[in-house]
Amino acid sequence: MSKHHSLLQSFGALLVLDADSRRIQAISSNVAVMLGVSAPEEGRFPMLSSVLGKRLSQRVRYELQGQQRLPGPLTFKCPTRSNRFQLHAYRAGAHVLVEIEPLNTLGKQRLLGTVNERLMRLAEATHQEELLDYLVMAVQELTGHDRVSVCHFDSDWHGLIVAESLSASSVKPSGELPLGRLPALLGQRFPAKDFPIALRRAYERHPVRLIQDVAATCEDLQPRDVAVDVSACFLRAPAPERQLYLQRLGVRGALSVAMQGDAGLWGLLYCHSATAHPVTPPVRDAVRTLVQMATQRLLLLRARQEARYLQRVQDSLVLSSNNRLKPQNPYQLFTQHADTWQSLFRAHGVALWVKGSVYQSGNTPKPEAISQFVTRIEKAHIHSGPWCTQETTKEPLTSSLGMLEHSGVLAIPLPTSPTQRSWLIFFRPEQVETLYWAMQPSSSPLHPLMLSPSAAWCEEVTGKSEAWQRVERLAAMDLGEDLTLAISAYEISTLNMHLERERKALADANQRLEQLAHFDPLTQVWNRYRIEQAIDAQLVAAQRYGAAFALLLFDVDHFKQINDTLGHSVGDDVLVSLARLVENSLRGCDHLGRWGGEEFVVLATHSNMEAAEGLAERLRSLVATLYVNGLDQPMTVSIGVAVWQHGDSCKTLIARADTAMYQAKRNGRNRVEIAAKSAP
Ligand SMILES: Nc1nc2c(ncn2[C@@H]2O[C@H](COP(=O)(O)OP(=O)(O)OP(=O)(O)O)[C@@H](O)[C@H]2O)c(=O)[nH]1
Repeated sequence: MSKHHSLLQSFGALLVLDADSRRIQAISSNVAVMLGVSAPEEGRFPMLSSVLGKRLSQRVRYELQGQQRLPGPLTFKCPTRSNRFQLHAYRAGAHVLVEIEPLNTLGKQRLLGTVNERLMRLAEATHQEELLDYLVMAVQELTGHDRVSVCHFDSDWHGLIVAESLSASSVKPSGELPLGRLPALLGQRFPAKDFPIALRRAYERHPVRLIQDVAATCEDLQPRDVAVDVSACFLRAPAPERQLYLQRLGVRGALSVAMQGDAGLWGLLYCHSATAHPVTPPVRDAVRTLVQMATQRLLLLRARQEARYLQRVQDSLVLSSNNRLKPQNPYQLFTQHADTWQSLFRAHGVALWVKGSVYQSGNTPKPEAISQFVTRIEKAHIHSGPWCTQETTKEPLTSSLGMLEHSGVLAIPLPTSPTQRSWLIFFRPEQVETLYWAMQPSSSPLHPLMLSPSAAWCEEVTGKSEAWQRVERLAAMDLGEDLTLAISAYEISTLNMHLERERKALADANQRLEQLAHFDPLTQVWNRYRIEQAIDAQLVAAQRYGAAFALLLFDVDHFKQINDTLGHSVGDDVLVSLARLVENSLRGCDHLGRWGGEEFVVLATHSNMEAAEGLAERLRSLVATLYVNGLDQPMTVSIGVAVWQHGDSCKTLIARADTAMYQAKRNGRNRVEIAAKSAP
């Protein structure tokens, strides 16, 4: 528990009560004067009711029941004085603290009207500058401080004065500063060490800090030995080092209000005066309301601006164009969109690295440097989000790659393949910037020298590009996702095309293989292998269902003579014509196959002896009518017929048909012979 007894600001008074809110246990030294109550005698503190009156103290007790703090301030008129006061009460450990401030209600109505009007004007602002300029002006009018300024924090917590209003008496027409007045600070920076984390946290707890008089003596608690935690007290006086800091800035009266952004403290509104500057609670509340409203409007304006920017990036996206269904190769995509991307990301060059190919547009490093960078970043940056730097020479991933004139790099990974990502990389040039520091960044906060426009310390920042904004990094992710889809779609469509080509080639090869495996290349009827397969299948069916079938084996008569006298090509023609003739005269369920040389087999399904003999006879007589070019007489065939019988195999059936065929040859050719049944 901290005991900051001497840290209470003199414009407010503090009562420390027991947990029951009845008995006073300690008071700030100014209570007696402020409320007109007599100073307590040694060790004898009055009841709360004797200071605040019975009704008010009962109300405090009632509203604090089961609560940490009162829902809002209560106002009261002191029984012994005519002026009004405002009180806040809350629990602090085993105590209840009551903070009391004098309340000046004069002109409160007028104040409300003015504040409303100011709020409306703030709500109409369409740009950040306009909004902040109006805010500082309105606050300055309201409080009458010498200087009202808005300090915005950058990502390193350095503060930059972005808006400022000075009271007319602050600056002489000659521009010279009147004695004892505060200098203008617009455009100047304060180093981050002036805003230590404890201070920033304190603003999150109490967004408003009022120091009416930096030099005022602080009020003690009496008795001093009561252990009270006053850290949550909003009337707490500034720490001695802060007091000293303000004094060195020439500030005697100060009011500051936190501007809370969506990601922490956006900035602070400072009201400073060179002399003590009282601010009544209603004015203080009005300033707080204006600042809150302005901050919300500011965030809204920024959100709108960001949304518009993201929309522009969305509009530039590859897939949202009409080419969604027409995959384009990455090079086409790049050449088509590079200029737009470059201007959206305020870059002077852009490169796309896809599978070792580098496409470039605008001012970029050499392709070898880009490839080397990709090799490095591919290992070092495994996250899916973009990577960026403002200072390539200081960044290990980019230093020593010859990127000197490219100070800024924004690299967007595109997960186009699971093993190797593609990269879209933007480059920004160096932007030399002059920073004006109101305070020497290296000096101790307790010795803040400078702080006059003429003394401001200039710093020239080189080797840095403009920073990559958060919204630009967000947009980079959108663009990355879109581009990944576009490149992947193209790769998939290319793969599909190859696959389709290969699938067709495979189907053709299979068909050729099938042809070769099953068909005789000369006559295009089944070959021996295929007809044997068919005979085997027929044997299985016959064995199981008793379906009879027959084989007709036939051979061209005196074929050698045709070959010898008319040549092999005529012989071939004879075989082809014969095969066509027989094939065309068979039923759909019968099959013709070439057994070898000039021998053919007909597999006649569902055929008994009689049917098979009839078929054989029909074929024989049909062939005998066949004239082939070059032959002076029709050709003939000798046919051997074998009908299936139980226990037959392909081999036994063929052997019987073969025997019958040779019998037909022996019996004079151009004949049909039926194979005798083999003995069971
Ligand atoms: N042009 C041609 N001739 C073939 C082909 N296959 C086999 N031959 C020939 O057919 C002839 C068959 O002759 P042989 O077995 O003596 O029988 P043949 O002359 O028909 O006499 P028989 O069968 O007894 O009537 C041989 O000269 C083979 O070279 C072929 O695909 N094309």
